[in-house]
Amino acid sequence: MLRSCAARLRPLLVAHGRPGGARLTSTFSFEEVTQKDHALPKPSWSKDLRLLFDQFMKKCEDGSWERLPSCSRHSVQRFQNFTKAFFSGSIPVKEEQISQAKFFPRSFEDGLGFEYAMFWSKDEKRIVCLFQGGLYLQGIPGFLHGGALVTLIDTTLGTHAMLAGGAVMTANLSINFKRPMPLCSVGVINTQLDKIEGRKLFVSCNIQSVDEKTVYTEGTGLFIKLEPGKTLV
Ligand SMILES: CCCCCCCCCC(=O)SCCNC(=O)CCNC(=O)[C@H](O)C(C)(C)COP(=O)(O)OP(=O)(O)OC[C@H]1O[C@@H](n2cnc3c(N)ncnc32)[C@H](O)[C@@H]1OP(=O)(O)O
Repeated sequence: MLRSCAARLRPLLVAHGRPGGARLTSTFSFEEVTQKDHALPKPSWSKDLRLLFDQFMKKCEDGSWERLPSCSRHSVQRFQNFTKAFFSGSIPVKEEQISQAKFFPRSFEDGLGFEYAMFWSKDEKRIVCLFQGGLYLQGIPGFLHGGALVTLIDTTLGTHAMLAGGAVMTANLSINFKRPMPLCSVGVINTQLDKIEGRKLFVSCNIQSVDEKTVYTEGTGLFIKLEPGKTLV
């Protein structure tokens, strides 16, 4: 049985806050930092995204679903604690670089990249990620770049794997692009945990249109649970 998201999202910043400005803590450092929670409605959100978001917020009211907060940066302290736990503290990145680093799926200005919010169903043990892909994510004219979609798939499957297994890294992704997804349209990622074998977590997902009539993409991922103290680099 999975524990609460706050307990399971070990490598993530876990929010206990209010819309607009969550109070966030890091499981590794026990520090408290204030960071903007980006998984909340903004003027750049389309009407469709906002409507879907409101539907899922309603589902959160009885506690069966939970919105997952999302920041664009990690604090230096949290970064150091993470690297100490899983990389012997030896990542070749300078402190000033760490403080400027941004979480890749949140690295564009509002509305130009991905806007997204994830919801976790405690009962069904799945994540739904509601998103829109902005103008800077274009691949072929008028459609989203496949690599951009893979980034969001990796992030969503990775979040699911973290909820199920703690600190993980992506070992393998396999993606089938079924239909091109129009730029600025809204999509829904649905994840499921297929199996756990030792340190290996197998998760899968698809991306559908809001009306569920179109499956744009299907993906499977293998995530490996990190072993504290094991040197990877
Ligand atoms: C803040 C919010 C964040 C939300 C989510 C973020 C998502 C983003 C996640 C990422 O993008 S992580 C970055 C991309 N990934 C990497 O850079 C990982 C690079 N690879 C590694 O560092 C290592 O290969 C890895 C940590 C994945 C595994 O190394 P280990 O030395 O810990 O594992 P090991 O080699 O002992 O293998 C453990 C098991 O996994 C299996 N395995 C490992 N890699 C595999 C692979 N690629 N394919 C199939 N099986 C694999 C391996 O055979 C073995 O199976 P058995 O237990 O059955 O023997």
